[in-house]
Amino acid sequence: MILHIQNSVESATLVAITEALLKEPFVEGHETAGRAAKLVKNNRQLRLRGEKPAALFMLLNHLKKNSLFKSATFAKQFTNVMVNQYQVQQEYGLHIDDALMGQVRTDISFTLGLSDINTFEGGELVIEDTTGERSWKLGAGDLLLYPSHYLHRVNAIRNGQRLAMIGWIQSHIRLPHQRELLFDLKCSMQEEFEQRGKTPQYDRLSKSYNNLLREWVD
Ligand SMILES: O=C(O)CCC(=O)C(=O)O
Ligand SMILES: [Fe+2]
Repeated sequence: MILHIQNSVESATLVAITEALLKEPFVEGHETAGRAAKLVKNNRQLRLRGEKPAALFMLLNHLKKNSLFKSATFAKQFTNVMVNQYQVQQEYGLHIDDALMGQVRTDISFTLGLSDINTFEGGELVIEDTTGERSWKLGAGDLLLYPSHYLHRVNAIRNGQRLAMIGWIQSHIRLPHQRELLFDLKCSMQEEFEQRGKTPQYDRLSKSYNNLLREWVD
């Protein structure tokens, strides 16, 4: 399941945090890429050595409160989040994310756009599978959650610049199809509850959701 969540963080908060992040030092992005990804990574990213800016944690904390984010990820652990910046002609070619980052198994990758969608051209996040590819242009507040097992890339910027927060999550539910099933059940439960209350139908959905979760959680 690939999930695009719009307005994932309230816009005034996002603008204030983005302004604070832009005052921080940025370094060449290839410093943190693996051997093969280094060859195709051409961007800049927030310097992560030393003390990390408080704004970065504030942003992640806002994201963690988003209810769709919670229902789709079952987050157990996060890697260090990063902020990357692509200027004109910068791109990140096709690559696969490392399966292990420190002690964290990367089940889910995410990008949270921080730049107004009308201020840049290009910079789409493109995900490839056996049937072809699909791309998303992520403006401020747009969050894309995708299983880390896909090859993906970021198209070159043609105009303006693209700023985004990216990160990886180890999920309590390791397999993507199980996360998707639980996500669907949770959405149905919520819809039933909101429209009809605690009906027998709601109870059966809730029973299935919780018992599957109990079986699969790690
Ligand atoms: O900037 C993005 O949207 C994705 C970056 C990426 O794929 C990575 O850093 O591994
Ligand atoms: Fe990546």
